[in-house]
Amino acid sequence: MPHAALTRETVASHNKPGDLWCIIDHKVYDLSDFVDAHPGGSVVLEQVAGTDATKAFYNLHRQEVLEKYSSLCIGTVEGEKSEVVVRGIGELSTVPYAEPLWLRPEGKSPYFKDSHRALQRKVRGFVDEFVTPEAQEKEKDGTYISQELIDRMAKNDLLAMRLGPGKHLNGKNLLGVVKGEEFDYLHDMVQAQEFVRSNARGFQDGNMAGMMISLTAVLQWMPDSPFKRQVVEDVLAGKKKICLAITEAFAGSDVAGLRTTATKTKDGKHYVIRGTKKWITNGMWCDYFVVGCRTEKGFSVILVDRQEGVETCLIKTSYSTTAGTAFIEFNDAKVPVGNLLGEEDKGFIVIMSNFNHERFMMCCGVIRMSRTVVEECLKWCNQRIVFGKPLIEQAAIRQKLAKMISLVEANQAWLESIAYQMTTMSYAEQSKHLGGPIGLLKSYATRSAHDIADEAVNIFGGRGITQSGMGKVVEMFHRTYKFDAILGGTEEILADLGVRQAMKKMPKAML
Ligand code: HEM
Repeated sequence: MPHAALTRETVASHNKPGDLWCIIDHKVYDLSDFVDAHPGGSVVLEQVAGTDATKAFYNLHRQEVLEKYSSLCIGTVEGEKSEVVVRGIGELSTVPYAEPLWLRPEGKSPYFKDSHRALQRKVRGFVDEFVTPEAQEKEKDGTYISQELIDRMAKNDLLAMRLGPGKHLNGKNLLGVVKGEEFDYLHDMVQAQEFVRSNARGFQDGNMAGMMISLTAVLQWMPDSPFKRQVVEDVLAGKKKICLAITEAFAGSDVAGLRTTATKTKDGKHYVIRGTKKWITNGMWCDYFVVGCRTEKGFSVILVDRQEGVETCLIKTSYSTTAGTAFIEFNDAKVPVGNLLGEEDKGFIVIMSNFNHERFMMCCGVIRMSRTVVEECLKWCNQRIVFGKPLIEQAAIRQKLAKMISLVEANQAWLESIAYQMTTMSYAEQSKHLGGPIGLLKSYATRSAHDIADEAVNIFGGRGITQSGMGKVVEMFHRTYKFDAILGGTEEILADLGVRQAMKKMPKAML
């Protein structure tokens, strides 16, 4: 950044096409050669030539525009200092409600220890530096995550961490701040909430979401064998990719209605898999698929490797193709019987217990994204001038913000409480006691996201439906929050699950 000190009089003399300067946030920009490339056209820039255009600029642009075009800055106004606060890599946002209460400088919490705070700082730095730039690029061009980023995450144990607590973390010193054995579900929540801050919903799933919801089932339910160890090692090293393949064109949340079959060969040594799967996240590039199949007397879950007879084809959904969402056909794919997860015909328990962590992760994500939308709205309402005053001065707008903030804080508080309960329970206890509450939270969090997205678009107006510029985060959230409302069980199914599970525990006596 140049340090030339320039007077306002000097700036005022550069006031015509070909010699066009202006001041934004006490800094001087030479826009002479930029006018023709300006997406907002040359006329508007000529109108502010030689003047302080701070208000006009922030009425229309994100701060990151100035960072991107910092080379246009030629100096600072003499005796003045920049006022706009820019969040540096790894830093917390200073916008009210942009961070959960426990992360605010004054925030206290009974749940979070130093190691949670240390992990938060490390993951935020990593995401800001390495994930967000790639996420933004891939979200736009639709290509898949780079092997370089996968390798970097693997090297830093971030792939392993994202499966949640467990033996797979033993002996590791996670990002140098948490011993693998001490990593709990609050750490898990912290990393999950930090990862989604890249604001790229397709890439969020493209970034190994398939692994997060399928390797967990392999770890938990596949008997120990050299093959299992190799699969886990290769996936956690980023050398191989894996995803969960349950949903079909015929049946979504209705697992009992699946039609893909696994038939045992006559010698009893193999399963032959036949059928199709739809909306399989990461399916396009995976080497392994954790597949839900009908077996002779029920439903089973089987690990299938990519082989002849396994075809994947891209599905275009409303988020970016960077997620690698696939339609898959298994045309007599053959795997050894040792690839069975859990017991034959008893796959329901495998899937149901695996769902808990998946849904918990989705709650972490959608609640954190909702908070980012609130942050965007607060920033916009503060800087946007309408009818001669900032948008925030309209009472109707403040009502909307109050509702959005309340929804986010209520959801976060419930999430933290559930994460804490998870730290006190075994995997089996979580399946027994928390399936219902997690289902209800996911259902409520996505209904809240629906309201938040709706209000946010109204606040942003045209920009809330425009994929670039000021409203891009809001536009993306409004277009994609439904993924969280549908994937891993729809709102209605999960709300129903929550109530049905509660009724199972209802005392038998008349009350
Ligand atoms: C350093 C100076 C500037 C740079 C680098 C810049 C850059 C940009 C960029 C990248 C966009 C595309 C939208 C976005 O990404 O936000 C844009 C849009 C626009 N700019 Fe600028 N701009 C500058 C100054 C100004 C000023 C001073 C004005 C007005 C007085 C202005 C008026 C506009 C308008 C009207 C649009 C269209 C915005 C919309 O429809 O929301 N720009 N500008």
